[in-house]
Amino acid sequence: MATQTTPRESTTETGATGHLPQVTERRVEPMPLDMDWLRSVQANTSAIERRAAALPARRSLKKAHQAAWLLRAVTCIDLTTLSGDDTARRVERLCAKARQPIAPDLLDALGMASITTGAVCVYHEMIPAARRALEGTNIPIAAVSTGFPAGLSPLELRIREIEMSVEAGATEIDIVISRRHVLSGDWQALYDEMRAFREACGEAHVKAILATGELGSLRNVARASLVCMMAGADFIKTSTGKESVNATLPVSLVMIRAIREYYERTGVRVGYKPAGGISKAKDAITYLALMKEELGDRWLQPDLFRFGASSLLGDIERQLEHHVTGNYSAAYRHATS
Ligand SMILES: O=C[C@H](O)COP(=O)(O)O
Repeated sequence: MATQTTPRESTTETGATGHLPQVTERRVEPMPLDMDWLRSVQANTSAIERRAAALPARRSLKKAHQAAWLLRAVTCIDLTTLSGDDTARRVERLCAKARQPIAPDLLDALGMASITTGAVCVYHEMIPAARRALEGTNIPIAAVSTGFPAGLSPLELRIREIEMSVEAGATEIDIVISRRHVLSGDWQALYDEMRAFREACGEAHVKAILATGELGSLRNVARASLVCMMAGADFIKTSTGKESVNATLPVSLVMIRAIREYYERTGVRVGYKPAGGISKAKDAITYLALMKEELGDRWLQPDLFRFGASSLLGDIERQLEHHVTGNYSAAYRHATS
């Protein structure tokens, strides 16, 4: 029987900011690696695939409901640019969209006050530009780190990269795990690495990118999720967006259920971030519905759910515009998002 050491979740209530929904500042405290729990983890691939396949068909939200869900989705987007040709100018445009993701006339027509995206997500070198462009807001800056996307630079450098991004002003750090630790079943090494990354983050929140498209099996996805949560990940995230397979519904179901089991056994809420290839409004609704059905309404807040997406916002804007005006605008009108 596993000896259960209960980790702590530290929480601080933050007041409403006028731009962001009121959220609780959570930090997930690490617990010791529990190998008995880990060994008991299973993943029934055919049942998971059947459930995932049924999801999109079951949701057909219309009109006002759909608009409300899409606005919720906007507040949960980590608006992302992660390209080799990123410039300060591009990041400034991204941040302008993060500050005002939906045109004020559309928001008025929908009866909504101003909203922002959940965060912006950039490479380390772009943090200063993002800081300048987001001054006066509470929009968090997430930086990808630890040799993103492969995570194969020396450990000392990966840890230093985290520290530098936190010093530069990132309040959320998206680390990539070493896939080789999962593929070789070296759970202790994965745990130790994740603990070191979390330590280096200090007060910044840490999201563990599993790169699920490279983990070989859904059981490995479930086990890697659990190890990262035990080691203190505030969020678990599917993908870098650079793997050949990124966020999928079966993988999401496995990770979400790992979060649920972790919560049921420890009382600690860990967030979820599907990322990579999510670009359609209807897919965003499917993900939100999945969160609601599997984890409940609490996980529909930006402190527990984010989309990692570079182009999703554009499609959501088009759908909202259609809802308000009856017409679809051309995609080029929403080029930045
Ligand atoms: O974490 C975010 C992803 O890199 C974004 O991927 P995407 O460009 O396919 O939306």
